[in-house]
Amino acid sequence: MVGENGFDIRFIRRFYRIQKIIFPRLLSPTVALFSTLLFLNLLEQVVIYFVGLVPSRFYKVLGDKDLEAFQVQTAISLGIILSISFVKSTKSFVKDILALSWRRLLTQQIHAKYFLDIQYYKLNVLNKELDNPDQRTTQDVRTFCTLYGTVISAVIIAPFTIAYYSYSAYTRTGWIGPTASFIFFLIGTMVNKLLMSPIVSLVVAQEGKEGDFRFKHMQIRSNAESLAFHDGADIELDKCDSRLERLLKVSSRLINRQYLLNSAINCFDYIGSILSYLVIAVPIFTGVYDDLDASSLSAVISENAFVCIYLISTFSSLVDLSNQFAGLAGVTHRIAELLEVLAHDSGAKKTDSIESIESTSDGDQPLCGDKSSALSNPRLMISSSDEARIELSNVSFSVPNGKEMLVEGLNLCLKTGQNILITGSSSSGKSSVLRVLRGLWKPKEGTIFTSLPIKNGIFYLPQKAYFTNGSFREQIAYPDRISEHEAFKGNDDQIVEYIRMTKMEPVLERAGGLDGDVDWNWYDVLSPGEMQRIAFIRLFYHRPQLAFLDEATSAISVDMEEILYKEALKLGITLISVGHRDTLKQYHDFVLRIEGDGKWTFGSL
Ligand SMILES: Nc1ncnc2c1ncn2[C@@H]1O[C@H](COP(=O)(O)OP(=O)(O)OP(=O)(O)O)[C@@H](O)[C@H]1O
Repeated sequence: MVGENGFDIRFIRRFYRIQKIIFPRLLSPTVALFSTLLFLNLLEQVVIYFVGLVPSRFYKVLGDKDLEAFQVQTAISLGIILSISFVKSTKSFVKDILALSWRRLLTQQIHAKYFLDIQYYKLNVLNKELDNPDQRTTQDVRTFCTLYGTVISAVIIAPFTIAYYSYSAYTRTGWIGPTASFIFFLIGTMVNKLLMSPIVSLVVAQEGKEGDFRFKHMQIRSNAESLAFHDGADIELDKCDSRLERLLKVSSRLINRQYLLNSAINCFDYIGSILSYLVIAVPIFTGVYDDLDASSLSAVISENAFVCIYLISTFSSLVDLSNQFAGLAGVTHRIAELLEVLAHDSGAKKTDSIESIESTSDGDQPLCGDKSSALSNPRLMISSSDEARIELSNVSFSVPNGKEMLVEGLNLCLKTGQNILITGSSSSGKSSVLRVLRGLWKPKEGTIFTSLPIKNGIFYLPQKAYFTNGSFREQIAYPDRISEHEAFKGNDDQIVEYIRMTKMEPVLERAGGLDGDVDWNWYDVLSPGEMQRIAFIRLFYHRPQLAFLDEATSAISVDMEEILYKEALKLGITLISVGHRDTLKQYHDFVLRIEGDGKWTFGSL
C-alpha cells in the first residue's frame, strides 16, 4: 500500500479519491466557492486583457496628441486598474476561505476514521508501516489545501485563456504564433515531467522526516521533567540533531532536484519572452502593417506584443506551476496513504468482535459453567443477560507480530462477584491479558465471550490513565461527556465526598473547582499518585459491574489503596486487578498467575 510515490497513475487515482472528499456533493458550499474562484480567475483573465491593452491605447492617443481622448483613456485605465486589484484580492480571499473549508472536510474525514474504534492505537502502536499520522493529518492536509486552490484553478482556467489568446494571436500573426507557443509548451512540459517525478517522492520523504523531527521535540516537551531528572540533555541534543540531519539531508536532495527544475522553469520563462518577439516580428517584416501610420503601428505592435506575450506566458505559468504541482502531488500521496490504511483497517472487524477459533480446552475449565452458548458461535457473542461476564476459552496470544506465545490455552471466567488478581513476574504478559480482553490485541486462538459491550458495565483503568484537556469534572466523567450526564452535575456532594476520601481537595482547589476553566496538560501538573486517585474517582463515578485495574495503585500508599479498594467493593464493583503487591490479595477471591513461556495457573486465594 505504501511504496514509491511519483507523478503517475497512482497519483491520479489518489488525487481523485481526495476530490470526492473535498467536493462531497454537486450542491455543496465548496463546489459553490470553487465555482466562484474559477469565475474570478476567468474574470481576472478578461480584466488582464484590458489592462494589457492600456499601453497601446495610450500610445495611440499620445501619438495623435488628442487631449480629450487622453483624458477619457486615463479615466478608463483607472477603472480597469481598480477592477484588476479588486478581482485579484477577492480571488485570493475566496481561495483562502476555500482552503479552510477543504481543510475542515478533509481533516474531519480523517478524524472520523482515525477515531473509529481504536484505529489511532493500531496506527500509532501496532502499524508501523505508516509514518507520522499526526503530521499527515495536520501539516500535510494544510499544505494540500493551500496549494490546491492555486494550482488547480490555474490549470482549469488555462485552456480557456490559451484558446482565446491562441485565436487572437492567430488573427494577428497567422499560424506561427499559436504553433510556436504550443511546441514551446510541449517541450517545457516533457522536460518538467521528467524532472518532477523524483521531486514528488522527495516531498513525500521530506514530510515524513519533518514529522519524525517534530515528534522528537514533542517527546521532549511531554517528558521534560523526566528528562530534567535524568539530566539527559546531551543525548537528546544528539538525537534531535541526528533527526534534524536526516531531515536536512532529504531537504537538500530536494533542493538539488528543485534547482534543476527551477533552472528549466527559468529557462522556459526567458525563452518564452524572446519567442514572443520572434512571433510578432513575422508580420512586421513580412509587410503586413506597411500601410499603417507611425502612431497606429506602435499601437498595433504593442497590442500584438501583449497578445503573444500573454499566450506564451500562460504556457510558461503552467510550466512554472511544476514546483507547486510536485509539492501538491507529494502531500496528496501522504494524505491518501493515510486514508487507505484507515479504510483498510476500518474494513476489518471492530475490536469487540474478536476473531476466535473454536478449540478444545485442555487446561483448567472456565468458571462460568455454562459455555455452550459461547462455543456455539465462534465469533464474539453478547448475551442479553444483565450480568457482566467475560469468558475466555482456550485463548492463546503473543505480542503483535510475535511468534512466542505469552499465554497459551487460557480458560477463564470473569463475572460479577468474583474478584481476580492477575500476578506474575515482570513482562510475563499480565497487562497483555487486559489488552486481549479489551480487543487491542487479537488472540491467535480461542474464543472470547462477553456479555456486555465494553462501554456498558465493563471499565478499564490502564497503567497510565488518560487525561483529556478540560475541567476536573471532565476528567472524572471521562470517557463520558459532561453534557450526557446532567444527573452527575446534580450529584456534586457525592463527587466532593470522593475527592475528600482520596485527599484530592488541593488539586480541586488549584483546578478552580469541578468546573474551573483550566487549560492544563494534566500529565504535567499531577503526581503519578494523584493521577491514580483521579482514575479511582472516575471508576467510582462510572460504577461499572466489572473493572479491570492495571497496577492502578502502584503509586499510592498501602493505606490509600485500602480506602480505594474497599470503596470499590462497597459500590459492588467486581475487580480484576493486575498487580505485584501482596496487600492486594485480601481484596480478591482468585489468583491468575502468568508464569511466562505461555504457562499460567489459576486458583483460589
Ligand atoms: N505494543 C507492543 N508491541 C510489542 N510488544 C509489546 C507491546 N507492548 C508490550 N509488549 C511486550 O509484551 C510483553 C508483555 O508485556 P506486558 O505489559 O503484558 O507485561 P506485564 O506482565 O504486565 O509486565 P509488568 O509487570 O512489567 O507491567 C513484554 O515483553 C512487552 O515488551
